[in-house]
Amino acid sequence: MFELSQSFYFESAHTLRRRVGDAAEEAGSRRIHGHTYQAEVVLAGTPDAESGMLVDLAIVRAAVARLRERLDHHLLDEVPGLGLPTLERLCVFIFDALKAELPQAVEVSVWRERSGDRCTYRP
Ligand SMILES: Nc1nc2c(c(=O)[nH]1)N=C([C@H](O)[C@H](O)COP(=O)(O)OP(=O)(O)OP(=O)(O)O)CN2
Ligand SMILES: [Zn+2]
Repeated sequence: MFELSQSFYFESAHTLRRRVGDAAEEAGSRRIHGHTYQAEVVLAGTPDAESGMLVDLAIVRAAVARLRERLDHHLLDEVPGLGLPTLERLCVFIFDALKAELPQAVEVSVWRERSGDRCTYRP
């Protein structure tokens, strides 16, 4: 069994309704603000005997490029099918989009480097 991964990033805006007991923080999250999101998709399986590859990374990068077009420089609140623009929902959205093109996808992580937050989805 091999694992192959591809990392990428996207810069997006969002708003979020939160209840954390801090009015200023809650108000700040409700305002439109932006994050640089880092993401990673992990593929798993056995390399093809002829090509020696699990999947050609050019195919992975092309699928990621199509996915990025739906998120990068978008207001996440308006992205069809995403729902609430949390790290958790982003993981599911990215996983479902990439899985449709890359059946070997097994895991997606999304994180924000500056804050140290990270979410991983492995259904
Ligand atoms: N379980 C989750 N909790 C939170 C999420 C989330 O997606 N899943 N998201 C947020 C917000 O996006 C929020 O904007 C982050 O807020 P905060 O932690 O206060 O950090 P900053 O806005 O300062 O983030 P920077 O990346 O440092 O700009 C909160 N909780
Ligand atoms: Zn935010």
